[in-house]
Amino acid sequence: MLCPGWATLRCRPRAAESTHRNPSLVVLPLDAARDPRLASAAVLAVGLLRSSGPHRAVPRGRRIDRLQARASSTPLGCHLWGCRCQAERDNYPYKAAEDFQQSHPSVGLLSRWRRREGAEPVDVYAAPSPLGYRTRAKLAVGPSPGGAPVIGLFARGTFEVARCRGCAVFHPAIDRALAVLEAALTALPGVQPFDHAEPESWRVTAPALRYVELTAERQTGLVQLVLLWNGERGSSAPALEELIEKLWPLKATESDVWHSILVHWRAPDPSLQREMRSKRPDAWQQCRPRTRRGMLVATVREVLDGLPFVFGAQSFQQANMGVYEQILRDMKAALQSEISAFLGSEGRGTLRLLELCGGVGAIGLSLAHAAAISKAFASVALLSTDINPEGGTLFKANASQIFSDIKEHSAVRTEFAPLSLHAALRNVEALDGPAEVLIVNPPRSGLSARSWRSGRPAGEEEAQQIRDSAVRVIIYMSCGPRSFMQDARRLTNPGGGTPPFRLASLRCYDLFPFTDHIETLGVFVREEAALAPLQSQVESRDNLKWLPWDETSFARNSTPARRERGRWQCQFLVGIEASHDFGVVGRVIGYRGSNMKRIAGASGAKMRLRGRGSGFVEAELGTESEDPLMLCVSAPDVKSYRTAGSMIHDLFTEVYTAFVDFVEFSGEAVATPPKVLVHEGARD
Ligand SMILES: C[S@@+](CC[C@H](N)C(=O)[O-])C[C@H]1O[C@@H](n2cnc3c(N)ncnc32)[C@H](O)[C@@H]1O
Repeated sequence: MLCPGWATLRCRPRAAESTHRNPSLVVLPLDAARDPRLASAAVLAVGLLRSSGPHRAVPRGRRIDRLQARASSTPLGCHLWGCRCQAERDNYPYKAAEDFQQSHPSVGLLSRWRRREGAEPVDVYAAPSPLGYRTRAKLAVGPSPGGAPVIGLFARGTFEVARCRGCAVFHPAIDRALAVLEAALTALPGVQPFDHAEPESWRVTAPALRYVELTAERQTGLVQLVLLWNGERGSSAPALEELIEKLWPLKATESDVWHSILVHWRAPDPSLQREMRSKRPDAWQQCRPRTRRGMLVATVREVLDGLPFVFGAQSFQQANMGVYEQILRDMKAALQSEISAFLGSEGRGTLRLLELCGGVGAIGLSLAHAAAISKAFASVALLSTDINPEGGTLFKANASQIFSDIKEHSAVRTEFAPLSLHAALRNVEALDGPAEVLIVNPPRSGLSARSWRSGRPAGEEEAQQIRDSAVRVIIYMSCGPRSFMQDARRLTNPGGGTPPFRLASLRCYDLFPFTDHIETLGVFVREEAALAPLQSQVESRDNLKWLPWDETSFARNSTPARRERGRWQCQFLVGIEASHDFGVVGRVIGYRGSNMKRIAGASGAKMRLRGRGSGFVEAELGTESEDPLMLCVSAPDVKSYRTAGSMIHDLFTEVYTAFVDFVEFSGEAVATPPKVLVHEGARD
């Protein structure tokens, strides 16, 4: 460690083929190191002294002032990456929503945009504590001036690794694990750190530790460690084996620090220097605890807003679980309120959700679960997609855990498809039909994520595909405020040729405290005007136009209610799914058909329940109809028709009162009680 006020410059011969592997060190007063001319002169002098030709400081283009990290007496260098934890840890400036609105740069950007649109200031969720939140950290490994490995973050704009153990945002388990890892690396000089400043020929061939990823499991305090090794799987790596044995001795079956240790074999590829993930299917190997052929079974368990999830090293996991849980809660509340607003209380057959960029499905499954336990729908279908196919196995495990535990809920179907955002938007379908709710949680680039098409601004086509679809609600979680604003403008633009969306709510979350980042949750709903045609599409599925019951116009309207064979016909929409616990079929029919017998006896009309859940098999279909549940009436004359209609109206009013009591008794609220809806005339 150098004294404060001094800096170290590393330099090596310019020729790439030089055999000098270890850089020369030049120690300069900090002021001199900051002056480019003095620094270059010192580097040149070293070359002359070592008689090995002209030298250059490494890596090229590095800004001299970044050397502060090396000169500083503190081992903590996360500020060089852009973290403000050292300055703000005891005086976090954002304690309330107003603090964010006044001085957070990203919230300011969004607020100015909303103000220009004449909207309310942006709402911000202020987390109780920003310290110790980070449960997953991907850290680079690089050489220190003395050559020993340093684990940390790249100083901004460079490939120089700034050590960051002790950073206030790390979960204590991560910090403890980092200390153990650093001590092991110091004790094992054979483990070479990856050096971006080395010539390319070295970078491609050297067996070296390149990155580490640490994931803390909150419940146990254990850490899953991934060692990203610069080498082909199967190649000899004695230093790596030694490191794993040191961290987790062979005989031990359990560790008090490590949850598991995996190696991510990163086959060297000069064109993919910065890409951390290998595309090779066998790139991941579980080393501890040992499994057959290094199969991956170690999953990190997290409970998110009461639901159990598993995450794996190969797929995405949010770093701030506490704030993520709050976002999930807000998403569930938004789904509940938006769905009930546009569906009314009649309920619908199936609610279809499509999730884009779903990872292991934490958001999609949470929302499907919320919809299922609300019982507003007979069934809920979720198709979750992500470009990374490795989320699929964990998605299935999560779905079976979550839905096996609850006994009373709507029927649920869930599936995962490894699709890019662009591919999933080609036909915005969920399972067996068009999606009504779209969940999007893209990378920073928003809807234009990895868009490869030319000729159209990135993301424009994706926004148009969503507008052209049957989607009514979009739940959009974004980590890129600029791309979010662009996507929102496209989705809400009234001139887009198709019904626009309205940004119904917008909330920000400090998911990465001590940085300028902000996470945004936007809930978009179709404009009211656009809902009408969509609503009528839904109603026209059974070709019937349902009207509210009106005693004075019943049997008098211009619709020809009489059919050729001289019978008066109408249908009453039941409006509550047969599958609901309320048991609407039994309540309409009455004990042993008593209600039907009573009405038939008084009016002379015939009645029959038809549609979903009625149990009535349609002759032409050979099965129950997919139409909504309805009570069909056929009367010999207008008097019988009127009497039956009026009695059914009274019966349905009683049933609906009982339904509201039933739901409220179970602790829920019925926002809009069902109304008696009728269609006069023959049913097609
Ligand atoms: C911010 S993460 C969200 C993951 C998940 N929603 C969650 O909350 O855990 C973004 C996800 O998008 C995926 N992704 C990146 N580019 C994509 C693309 N072009 N198409 C689809 N998914 C993509 C990544 O694999 C990653 O899982």
